[in-house]
Amino acid sequence: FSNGTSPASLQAPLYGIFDDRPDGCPPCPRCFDCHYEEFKCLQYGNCSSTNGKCACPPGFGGEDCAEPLCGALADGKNRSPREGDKCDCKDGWEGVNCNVCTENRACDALMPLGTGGVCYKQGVVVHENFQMCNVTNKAILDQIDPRTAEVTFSCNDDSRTCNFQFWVNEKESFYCALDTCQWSVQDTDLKNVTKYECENIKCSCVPGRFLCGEDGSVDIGEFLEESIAGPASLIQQHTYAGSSRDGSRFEEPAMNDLISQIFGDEYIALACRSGECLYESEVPGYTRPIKEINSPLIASIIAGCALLVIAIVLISWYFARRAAYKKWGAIRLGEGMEDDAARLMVDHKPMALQFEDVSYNLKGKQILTGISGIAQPGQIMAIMGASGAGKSTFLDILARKNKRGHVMGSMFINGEKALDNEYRNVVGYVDQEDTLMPTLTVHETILTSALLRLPADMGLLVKQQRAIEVMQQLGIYHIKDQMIGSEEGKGRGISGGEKRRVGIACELVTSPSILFLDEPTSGLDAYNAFNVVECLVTLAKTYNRTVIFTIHQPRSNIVALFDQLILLAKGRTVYSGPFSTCQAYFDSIATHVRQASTSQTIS
Ligand SMILES: Nc1ncnc2c1ncn2[C@@H]1O[C@H](COP(=O)(O)OP(=O)(O)OP(=O)(O)O)[C@@H](O)[C@H]1O
Repeated sequence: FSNGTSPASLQAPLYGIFDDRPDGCPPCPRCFDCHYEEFKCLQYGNCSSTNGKCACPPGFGGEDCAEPLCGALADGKNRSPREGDKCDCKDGWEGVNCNVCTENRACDALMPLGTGGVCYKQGVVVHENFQMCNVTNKAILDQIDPRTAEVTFSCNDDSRTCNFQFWVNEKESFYCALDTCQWSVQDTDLKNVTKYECENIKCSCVPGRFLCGEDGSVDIGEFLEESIAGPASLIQQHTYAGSSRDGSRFEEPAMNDLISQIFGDEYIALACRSGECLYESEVPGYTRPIKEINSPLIASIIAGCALLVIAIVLISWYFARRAAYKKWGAIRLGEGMEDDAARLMVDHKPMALQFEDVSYNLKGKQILTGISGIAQPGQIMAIMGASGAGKSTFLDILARKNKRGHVMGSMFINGEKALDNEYRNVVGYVDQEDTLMPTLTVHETILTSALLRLPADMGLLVKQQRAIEVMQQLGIYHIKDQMIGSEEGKGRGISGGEKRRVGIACELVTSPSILFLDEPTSGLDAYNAFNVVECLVTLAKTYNRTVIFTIHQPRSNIVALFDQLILLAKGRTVYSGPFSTCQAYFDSIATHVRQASTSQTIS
């Protein structure tokens, strides 16, 4: 729609073909499209500018978000709409629309590795929580008897918004959207109070429902739209000595007036159950368990180790003497160091990187929106997209390079959140620019990096061995004594592909578990570009590293080496998943586009 054509105006000619219908035929109803006046997204769901469909909040579905969804919140987009009068929730879930977890194991399905979920029920929001409340005002319950009245309430930490739905006999009567919200918990010796306070609220009726025009009931539709404005709050109070105000209460000045006039009560009183699925480490107040120190056991382990070390030293000394006598030669200095270096290479912890809903906003400009995916150890993940699509920005965010804007979303290492410092210790980042000193040799360059970046208590011989090891790994050992060189300097130096591999080697000396590379093939000819990527594949597969890089217009022989692909356009995901299934996905889109353009041509 870049030429200013709206979806609605594109669709208008489609209806034109029905104008020639024979007399007497009723006009065809319009397909649902929320751009038209007659259609509306309930629950204040957003109307998609591209396809005219409603984006419903969790637990609601159908074309206009009117239908409660059943099953479990963990089923995501595959939730079944309600068929009868009530939802059958899956084990571990409850609520009119099955959004509230009741057991930890129900949350496992929402965790990236399928385990470690906690159903956090304390009522305060961490990311997005859901509450199921029974209305407890006696006057209201007497008036609607034998029906029941319930409220669902959920809040989102990212957007600082909440939403509220009022249900009678599990049929939604009206709903509200609250914004500019904040929440707090106050826990003293006397009481525990959780408050959700929002500056603004707007409410709407579901037409034809109880309180909203159903036969025999009042219609508060106009009152809701005109009088309810805020501020609104949901306050949950538990007094340890007991108080008449214990429980939850929803308050809004105009709503309180209405409740007081009709039922004589001060506010809507509620009894709520709350649930939010979190990782154990995300639960507020979580502290990592400290292992108990068992002094006698430690003393015996130390004694055992000391005896073992003495035995090893004596045995080694005996065999070394025998070998020295046998060979009539000296024992080589640094023997065994090669093993140490190889161990460093192999002994790293394989790490899966999962990222969910990553977005980035810089000074009001939305650069990235909702990017998710997972890269497993031993895999190559390529981030592709046109120039300006956001590849480098996204790679920087994954590598946790300092960014000036606001980063949103979650990142997990082997299913757990990691602090920035811990994270930076296990990742390496290779920049697009070559920042190598032209006057050093390949060996000197990599050794300098090893000396500067490996731990101070690691022996010099191990560091030297490590530099040699990575040169062999990356196939640059044969040029170890050549100068890096530069275009301007005398003599050409090593090739662009070799320079790129030297840059990678400088990062690899620390044996990172996850390696990020920004455009590792840029400026290289086809042969060198393939060699660099092939060498990254060997690194990932042989040493179980996770390799993630951005790449621009790779040739087909390079593309065939990818395990995971993220394709971006204007900061949004076009495709994220295994490379093996992307072709089928693009074919399915192509068919869809062909069908759309054919129907447009007909009209
Ligand atoms: N510091 C910044 N200030 C303003 N805009 C920025 C900044 N950083 C990135 N952008 C914008 O974000 C978008 C994505 O930039 P990015 O460099 O990530 O794209 P890219 O896909 O890596 O492009 P290329 O392939 O050309 O390197 C661009 O529109 C860019 O102008």
